[in-house]
Amino acid sequence: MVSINRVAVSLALAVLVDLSLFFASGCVDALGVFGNLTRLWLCAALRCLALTAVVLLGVGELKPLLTRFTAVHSALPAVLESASRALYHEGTRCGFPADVRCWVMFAGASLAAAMFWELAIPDTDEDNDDNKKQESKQLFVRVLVLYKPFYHLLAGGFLFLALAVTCETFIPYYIGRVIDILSHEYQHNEFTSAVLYMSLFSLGSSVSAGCRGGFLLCAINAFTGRIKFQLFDALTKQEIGFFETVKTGQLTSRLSEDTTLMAKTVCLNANVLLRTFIRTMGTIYFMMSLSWKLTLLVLMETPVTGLIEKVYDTYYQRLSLALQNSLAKAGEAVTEAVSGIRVVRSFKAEKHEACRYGNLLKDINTTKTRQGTATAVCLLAQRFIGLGMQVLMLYYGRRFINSGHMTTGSLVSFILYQSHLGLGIRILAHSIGSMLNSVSAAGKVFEYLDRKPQVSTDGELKPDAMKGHVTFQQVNFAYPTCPEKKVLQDFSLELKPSQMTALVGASGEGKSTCVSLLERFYEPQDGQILLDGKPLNSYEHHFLHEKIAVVNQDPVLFSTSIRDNIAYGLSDCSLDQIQEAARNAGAHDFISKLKSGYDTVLGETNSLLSKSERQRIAIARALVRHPQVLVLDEITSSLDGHGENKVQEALARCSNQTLLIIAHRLKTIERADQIVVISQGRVEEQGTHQELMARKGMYYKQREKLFTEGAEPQRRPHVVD
Ligand SMILES: Nc1ncnc2c1ncn2[C@@H]1O[C@H](COP(=O)(O)OP(=O)(O)OP(=O)(O)O)[C@@H](O)[C@H]1O
Repeated sequence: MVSINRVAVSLALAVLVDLSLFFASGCVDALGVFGNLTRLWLCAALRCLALTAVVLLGVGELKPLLTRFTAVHSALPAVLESASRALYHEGTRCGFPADVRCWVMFAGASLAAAMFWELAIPDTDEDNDDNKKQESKQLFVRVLVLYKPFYHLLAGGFLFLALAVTCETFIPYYIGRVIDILSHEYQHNEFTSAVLYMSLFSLGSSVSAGCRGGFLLCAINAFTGRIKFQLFDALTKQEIGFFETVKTGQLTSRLSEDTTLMAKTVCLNANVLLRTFIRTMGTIYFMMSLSWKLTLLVLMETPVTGLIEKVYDTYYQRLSLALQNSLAKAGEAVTEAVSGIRVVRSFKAEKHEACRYGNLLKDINTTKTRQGTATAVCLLAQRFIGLGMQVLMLYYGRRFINSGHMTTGSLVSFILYQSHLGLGIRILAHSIGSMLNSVSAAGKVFEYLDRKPQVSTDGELKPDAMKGHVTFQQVNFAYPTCPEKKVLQDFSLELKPSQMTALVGASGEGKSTCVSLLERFYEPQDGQILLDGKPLNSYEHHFLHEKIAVVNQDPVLFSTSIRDNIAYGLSDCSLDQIQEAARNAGAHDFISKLKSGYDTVLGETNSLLSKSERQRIAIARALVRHPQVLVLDEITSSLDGHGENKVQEALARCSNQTLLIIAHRLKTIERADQIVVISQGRVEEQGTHQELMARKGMYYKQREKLFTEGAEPQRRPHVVD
C-alpha cells in the first residue's frame, strides 16, 4: 500500500516535471532549432516518458487510468496542432510558446477523457470477466460466420444503412445554408439549389432507410430458418437419455426463441453500432468544418455528463439494495408481530412493535427520498451542464459570427448537430458491451449444436447377409437420469436366429430396458450386445435400425397416409413392397376396404382404426424393412380376443425373423421357443414352457399368479407363404 504522502509528493513532482518540459518546449521554439510540429511531437514523447518514470518511481505501478491520462495529456498539443494544420492550414495558439492556460485545458480534457474511459469501459483484472468477454467475442464471430450464405443481404442492408445515415447527416447543413441565404441578400439560384439538395438528401435517407430495413429483415429471416433447421437436425441426433434430462420446454424455447434472438441481436446491434458510428463521425466532421473550436468546447460536455451518470448509477444501485433490505425487514417485522400476537399482547409490547415497524418505515422513506433526490440532482446537474454548454456555445458562436469566422446559418446547423452528439458518443461507448452481452442466446443454441451424442452413430458395418443372432454379454446398465439404480445386472441372453424368445417378469424388472439397449437408445455401462458376433455400435446406424425393428404397445402413427406411415423413413419404397408388408402383417384386407385404401390419411388420434389395426400397420412398418430381428413389446396386452387373434396370425407369418416378444399373456408366451424369466435385472430362469413348468420355479409361480388362461402349450405354427 503506497502512503498518501508519497502519492502527493509524486503528484507534485509530476506536475513540476511536466510544466518544466512544457515551458522548455516553448523556449526551444524560440531558438528555432526544430520545426514546430517536430518540436511538439518530440516534447510529447519526452513528457510521456518523464511522467511515466515519475509515476513508476513514486507510486511503483502504472494503473491503466494513469497510463491513459499520461498518454493523452502528453500527446494532445501535438495532435491538436497537427490536425489543425492538416485540416485548416492554420496553427492553434497552443502550438506556439507554451501558454499555461493551454496546459490546464489539456490536463482537464485528458483527465475527463481518461475518467470517462475508466467508467464507461472499466478494466477488470478478474479472469472470469476476461474469459466471458473472450467467449462472447468468439460467439459473435461464430454467428457472423454462420451468416456467410446471407452476406449479400447483410452487405445490401449495411450499404443502405450507410447511405441513409450519410444523407441524414447532410440535412442540418443545408438547413443552415437556407437560413444563411434567407438572412442575406436573397439569391434565387442558391436558395433553389440548397432546398433541392436538402430534399434530395431527405428522399435519399428515407428510401435508403426503407431498403436497409428490407435487406436486414430478409437476412434475419433466412438466418433464423437455417439455424432452426441445423438445431433441429442436431437435436434429433441426440441419444434418448438427452431428451430425458432436458425439459421439452427448454428445447422448444431454444428452437423458437433463442434462434430468433440470436439472428436479431447480432444484426440489429451491428445496425445500431454502424448507424451511430457513421452518424457520430459525420456529425463531428460537419461540426469541425463549421467550427473546430466550438466542437472542442461541446465535446467537453460528454465525459462530464457521462461521469455524472456513472456516479449516479452506482449510488442509485446501492440505494436500491438498501431499500430492498429495509422492505424485507419491514415485512419480517409485520409477519413476526402478527404470528406472535399472543406473546405481543401478553407482554404488552404493542407499542414496542409499532415503534419498531415505524422506524423501519422511516428507513424506507429515507432511502426513497435519497433515491428521489439523487435522480433530481443528477437530472439537474446534467440539464445545468447542458444549458451552460449551450449558453457558452451561443456566446462563442455569436463572437465567431461577429468576427466573421461563422455565419448565422452555420451556427444553426452546429446547434442541430450538437443536440444528438452526446447521446451518439454514449451509445458508442456502451455498444460493444451490449453487443457482446446479447450473444448469450447464441451461446445456448451453440451448446446444443455442438453437443456430440453420447451414443455414437459412426459404425460402418453393412453386411449383405445376416442371421439375426443376438447376444447380451454380461450387460450392466443404469439409466443416465438415475445412475445409482442398476436396472440390468450381469445380464446375459441369447436370441437364436429364426427363433421366438419371450421375455417375462413382473413389472419394472427390466424387460423394456433390454429392448431400449437393443435399439441403441442407451449404451450399457459394462458388457456388450452382439449382433451376428459383432458389437451393435460397429454397425452403420441406418442399417442397424433396418435390421432390428421394434413394435411397441401403443405405436405412434403419424397424420399422413397409411402408405407413408408404413414406408416411414424409407426414401425408395414401392407400393408393391408396402402391400407385401401389409399382407404379412395381416393389414392388407382392412386397408383395401377403406375408401382411399393406402392413401387414407390418418387423423391425429387415428380414430379411423381399431387398436389391433393400428398394431398391424405398425407391424407392417417394421416388416417392410425386412428386419432380421423383430421385437414386439407388449403389443397384444391391450387388445381384445379378436384383435389378439389377428395379431397372432400376423406373427405366425414372421417365421424367418428372430423374434423377441415381451408379453403378459400366456397365449402369446407359451408359443415361444425359449422363455426367459427376468427378475431384478437378472436372468432368473430360461427354457421352454414345458421345461419351466416342470422346474416349478419362478415361472411356475408367476404362471399361477399371472397366466390364468391355463391353455395347453402349442408350438409356434410356422406358416409357409
Ligand atoms: N427412462 C428411464 N429413466 C430412469 N429409470 C427408468 C427409465 N425407464 C425405466 N426405468 C426404470 O427401470 C426399471 C426397469 O424398467 P422397464 O421399463 O425396463 O421394466 P419392465 O420390466 O419393462 O416393466 P413393465 O412390464 O411395466 O413395462 C424400472 O424400475 C423403471 O422405473
